Amino acid sequence: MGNMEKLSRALDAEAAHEAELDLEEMQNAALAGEDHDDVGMEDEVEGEEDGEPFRLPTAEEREEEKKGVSDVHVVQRRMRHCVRVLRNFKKLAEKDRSRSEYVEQLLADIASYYGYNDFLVNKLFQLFPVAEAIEFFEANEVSRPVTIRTNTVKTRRRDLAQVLINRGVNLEPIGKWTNVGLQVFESSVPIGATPEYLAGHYMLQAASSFLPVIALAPQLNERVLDMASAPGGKTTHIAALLRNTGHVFANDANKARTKSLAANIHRMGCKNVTVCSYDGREFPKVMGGFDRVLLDAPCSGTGVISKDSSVKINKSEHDFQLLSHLQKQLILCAIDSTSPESKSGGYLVYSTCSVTVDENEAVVDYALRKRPNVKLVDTGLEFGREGFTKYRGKIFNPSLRLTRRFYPHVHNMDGFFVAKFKVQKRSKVQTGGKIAAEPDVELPATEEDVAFDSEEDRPFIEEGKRRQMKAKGLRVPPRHKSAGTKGS
Ligand SMILES: C[S@@+](CC[C@H](N)C(=O)[O-])C[C@H]1O[C@@H](n2cnc3c(N)ncnc32)[C@H](O)[C@@H]1O
Repeated sequence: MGNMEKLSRALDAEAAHEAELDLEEMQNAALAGEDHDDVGMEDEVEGEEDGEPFRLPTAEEREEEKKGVSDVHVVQRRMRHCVRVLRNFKKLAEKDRSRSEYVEQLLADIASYYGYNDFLVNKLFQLFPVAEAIEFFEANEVSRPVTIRTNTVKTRRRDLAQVLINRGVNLEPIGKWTNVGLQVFESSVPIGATPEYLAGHYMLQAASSFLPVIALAPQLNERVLDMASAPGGKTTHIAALLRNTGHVFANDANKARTKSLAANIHRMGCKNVTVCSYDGREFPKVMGGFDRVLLDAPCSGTGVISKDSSVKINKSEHDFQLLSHLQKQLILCAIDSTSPESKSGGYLVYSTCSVTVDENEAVVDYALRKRPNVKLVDTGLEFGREGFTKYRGKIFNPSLRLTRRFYPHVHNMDGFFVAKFKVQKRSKVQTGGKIAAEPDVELPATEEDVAFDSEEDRPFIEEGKRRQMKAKGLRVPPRHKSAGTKGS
């Protein structure tokens, strides 16, 4: 095949892939009730509130605006207008202006108004229908409620609430889904320094952090691994659910962080916990055969932007690739550390405080493909949105709908993701395309089993590089093979 022909095929493939993404975006918009002829929209001629009709700036005007300081009111008004147009494009868009021009303007305005880098705005925006995306960015500007978890090793929620009310704390149970959580509305005393806090009667803990442990549902006398545990909010919750029976191994690769972990374990009166500091990727060689494993993975923190706004500007595409790579390595090790022989368990919970698909569904889907002996099961959580089963051209295992997503703008809690796996015996192995019966014993995880297959990620890394080049206006080389499709 000649070079020209190769190039032309590559360009065709790229165009087809981009058209596919556009179509998916339009379908999602339609599903979300967008781009419809909204009844009643006519009387909301946004942008004409001061008599001047709204006009999308030209490329030159945008360049000019970038040189100076943007008027926040102009930006606000333009965001509102772009959202409205994108929701009802056929009717409200200026002639000769494309959907992507409105999207581009909106993304630039969100980035400048809320202070994000362009890369992250784009990444987060894609997760939602247009109007909802604004709600998400807006929610990241507001603090979440202060919540505490009663330490049932030492007290009962009713008793704790009474003592704190007597100290001038205004509080209420968080919701029906937890019988240990309290929401603090106001307090005349510092809630992190009361005698009850120091005595370990409660943990200051975000409501969303309860969810992975509720999903893990540890049973009395079990042996549990908390693979990335510092500073121990979830470890001490697990220990309390075990009522100080069984054993929890609280691991964290960061030795410095194990100090606060150990301090919390002591304060909360947990007697069934051992602290250790290994890279999670060394498991199960260090220890294995756990009844349950929690992998609350290191992540980008895009679910907790209201707590740490540095995320808005300090994360690049490369960071997400590295994190996703680490998460994939860790999840395989977590699976291999879970005992399929466990009488009461054999479960793994994977969670992150991030909302990106690369760190959540893509990691879980990868684990399902690499470990045929695991399956997703219901998290047992009463609320939360279903995980994505397809996303921007990627198709995930349909069982991904069993995973749960939590959002600040929907659930008024930090953004979180929870997936629960059941680990089964590897009773059958694939040999030359045939299924061969294996003795009824668990195969030990071999070096190869635990190793990460970086070939798997190559298309994404390439795709990422291409996008970065494109964004910088550089010439993009043709794709080697179609990236971003099933089997990624
Ligand atoms: C989300 S935080 C864990 C929060 C904790 N589960 C809690 O509830 O308090 C992720 C933790 O992963 C640890 N970590 C990062 N890389 C790791 C690795 N390779 N193995 C084990 N832990 C790791 C970090 O030090 C960090 O403490």
